[in-house]
This record gives sequence, structure tokens and C-alpha cells, in this order.
Amino acid sequence: MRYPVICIDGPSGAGKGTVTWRLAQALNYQLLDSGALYRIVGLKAYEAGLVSADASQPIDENALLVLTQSLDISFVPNNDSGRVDIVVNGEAVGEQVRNETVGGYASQIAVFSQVRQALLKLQQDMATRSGLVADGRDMGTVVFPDADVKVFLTASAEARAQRRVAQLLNNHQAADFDAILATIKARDARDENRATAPSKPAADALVIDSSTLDASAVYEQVKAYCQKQGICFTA
Ligand SMILES: Nc1ncnc2c1ncn2[C@@H]1O[C@H](COP(=O)(O)OP(=O)(O)OP(=O)(O)O)[C@@H](O)[C@H]1O
Ligand SMILES: Nc1ccn([C@@H]2O[C@H](COP(=O)(O)O)[C@@H](O)[C@H]2O)c(=O)n1
Repeated sequence: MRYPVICIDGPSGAGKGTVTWRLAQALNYQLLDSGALYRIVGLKAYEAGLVSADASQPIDENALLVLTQSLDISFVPNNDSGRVDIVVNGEAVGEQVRNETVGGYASQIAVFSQVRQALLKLQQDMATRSGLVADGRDMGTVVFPDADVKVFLTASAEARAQRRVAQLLNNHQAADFDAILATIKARDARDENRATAPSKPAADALVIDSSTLDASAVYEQVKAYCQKQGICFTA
């Protein structure tokens, strides 16, 4: 039995998570937040002293691989939230990976092909249980090359930085637009220029620039494209 797969790729802050969540809800599909996997490995690598905030420091690839392979990562449906919790070594991982510092660690460890390989099957297995909406950088190019729908959602770095500022202020946290913009550009450069699974649209992806679109307009465009590709929305 093959279940439908929808891939939403694109850079940080493009709105992938927002549209992925709405699609998964509307279709009653599972949701794969692949960025969370890389964030978890990045955080564990930081805790083990293998990466630091200084991205110019060399990383011991062998030690990183051993660490990645030692992690017991599973996806556990959470009936209360309706989401799928990522459980690492018996502990549910939540908001502690959702900050720009951990995003930076994630993008440093994500350049290593063996680390990516170690996380591949876990991601692909998500599509064996039900329909799936997968959010990431290489969902349509590497992880699910035969996906039913591939969207590459992007936006200017300035628009994405502005969204992050709004998000932080909304959470009563300090936000410096210029610092956030610089961090976004550095992470984009690392993700787009790495040799393995660089962040780029699949050849058969629909590219949407959300710089001047609100989240609802993006959702409607993606939904219409999914329908065109044969995905059936009942609601
Ligand atoms: N089209 C949009 N216009 C304005 N703001 C948006 C839009 N889409 C999402 N947002 C807001 O921008 C922020 C980032 O969105 P989201 O987390 O969905 O992006 P993302 O691409 O998943 O980022 P990351 O890869 O870092 O997880 C959130 O605060 C979200 O509410
Ligand atoms: N499929 C993926 C997903 C993520 N990454 C790397 O992880 C970083 C964090 O991702 P978020 O989507 O949570 O922001 C991202 O910058 C990438 O370096 C990846 O390589 N492949």
C-alpha cells in the first residue's frame, strides 16, 4: 500500500511549518518536521562538545556519526495535541530546539552526508503508515523523490527576518532585525551550498514566493496545487 506524500521544502521562515500543519490537519495526514531531527542532532552534538556557535570550528565527523547513530529517535502520536512528538532516548523533545542558536547547530551538522544517511530511513518510514506532509530542505529532492506533490516555498531574507522579529516580539522576547537577517543569510548560504542534499527546488516542484502573501493565501495556493495533483480534500 502506498500512501500520498506532499513535500514542502524551502528556507527558514518561509512559512513551511505553517502550511504543513494546515495541510496535515485538513487531510488528516501525519506531519514530518524533518528540521526538528537535525535540530535534535545539533543540540546533542552541542551538549557533547562537538559543535559550537562558531561555525568556522572544525567538527569531528566520526564522533558526530557515532553520536547520531546512538540516538534512539522515534515518532509518537500525541492524542492530546494531535501532533506527533519526537521522542529521543525516551524523552519528548519540544520547544528547547526551536531557537536560532539550535538552528545554527543543526545547519552545521546537516552538511555531513553520513549524518543525513543515518536519518534517512526514519523519515521515509513515516510514509508507510498514512498520508504524509513533510517539511524540510530535501524532502522532494532526496527523501521522497516520488512524492505526489512537491512545493518549494520561499520568501526574501528580509521578509523572513521580519516574520522572526514579529514571532519573537509576540513571545515577549528581544528581537534585533539586523542580527536576525545576518543569521538567516548565513544559514541559507550553508544550506544552499553544501555538497550533499543542498536546499533547492526539485525539478518537478511548484515554487511559491510568499514574500507578499499572507499565510492563508499561501495555503490556498498550495491546496489548489495539491488538488490539481490528485489529492482529495473532503472539508
Ligand atoms: N505567508 C506568511 N506571511 C507572514 N508570516 C508568515 C507567513 N507564513 C508563516 N508566517 C509566520 O512566520 C513565522 C515562520 O513561519 P514557519 O515557522 O511556518 O516557517 P518555517 O519555514 O517552517 O521556518 P523553519 O524552517 O525555521 O521552521 C511564524 O511566526 C509564522 O506564523
Ligand atoms: N530536511 C532538512 C531539514 C532541515 N535541515 C537542516 O536543519 C536546519 C534546521 O531546520 P528548520 O527547518 O527546523 O529550520 C536547517 O537550517 C538545515 O540546515 C536539513 O538539512 N534538511
